Amino acid sequence: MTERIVVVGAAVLIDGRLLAARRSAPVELAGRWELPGGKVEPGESPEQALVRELREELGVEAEPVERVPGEFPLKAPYVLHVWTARLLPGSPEPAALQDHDELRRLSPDEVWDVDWLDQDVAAVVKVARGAWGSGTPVG
Ligand SMILES: Nc1nc2c([nH]c(=O)n2[C@H]2C[C@H](O)[C@@H](COP(=O)(O)OP(=O)(O)OP(=O)(O)O)O2)c(=O)[nH]1
Repeated sequence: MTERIVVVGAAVLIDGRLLAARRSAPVELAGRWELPGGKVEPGESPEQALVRELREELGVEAEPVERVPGEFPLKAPYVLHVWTARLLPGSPEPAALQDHDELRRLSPDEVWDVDWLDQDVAAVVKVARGAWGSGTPVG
């Protein structure tokens, strides 16, 4: 049986905008946009992984809000699970500390302005639908 490793992605909503992060590595993903997050480590819950990854990558203190239904296939053996998340009061502002070289806060009108990783598009559609009641990619 093939091992399956969960990658958690955070749909961090700040003032009604979705935080997107541009990957700086590896080369095949660099320049594409994703939901910040990473692999769940052994012994860790997905929620704990989310909090840890957001702290490491963005320097923020955040909490998961709810799981976005579904599982999004990535390059085997990885699958993406997505949570909405919010910054805790007093959290530092997000900064591209690790794995990313640019961050954007996307309004509903801007959500398809960035070049999301192909495998993230279905997840972002669901996030957009949940957050803003829309999510059909346009343009
Ligand atoms: N974080 C994140 N990773 C994604 C997304 N979409 C996608 O295909 N991936 C891929 C990229 C990587 O191959 C894998 C997650 O790896 P990562 O590099 O972010 O995880 P990590 O921080 O735990 O990495 P590391 O400790 O192994 O360096 O999932 C996404 O939206 N968010």
